[in-house]
Amino acid sequence: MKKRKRIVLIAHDNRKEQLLEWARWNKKLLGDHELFGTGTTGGIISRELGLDVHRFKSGPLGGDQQVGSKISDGDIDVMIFFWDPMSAQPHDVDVKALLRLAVVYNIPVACNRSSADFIISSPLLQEEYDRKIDDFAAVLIEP
Ligand SMILES: O=C(CO)COP(=O)(O)O
Repeated sequence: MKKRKRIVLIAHDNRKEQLLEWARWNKKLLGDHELFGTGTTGGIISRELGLDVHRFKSGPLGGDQQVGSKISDGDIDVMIFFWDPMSAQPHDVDVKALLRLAVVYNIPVACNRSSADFIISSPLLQEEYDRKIDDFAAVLIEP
């Protein structure tokens, strides 16, 4: 099946469980897309759910910057980033830089479950949407 969107999954330690639970709930849909993740998060998602995840380095070791670089190259379509609002991170500047680039390049970002639910249920991520677009194109092409 054609992989449609490039989705990156990232969570800080205190929020990894929540991201895993969300990804488990949406496993089938996520499996239709190309998945990326920072090192530890990506490892958990692929190990626990059996999904293919391209893994970058761990966030504090440069993973956030690698994701930012991908975004600036136009190679990421959606970012799901459950960052921890209650703990200081050693790589806080990298986190901030990554969130900034996501805004600069205008990609949809979800930082909590309710916004992740919105994004995952968006027509843009659903097969149905592609099919409608294809049907529309077919109508235009047919004489
Ligand atoms: O630190 C992170 C995001 O800032 C996430 O990195 P890990 O997935 O390697 O824990």
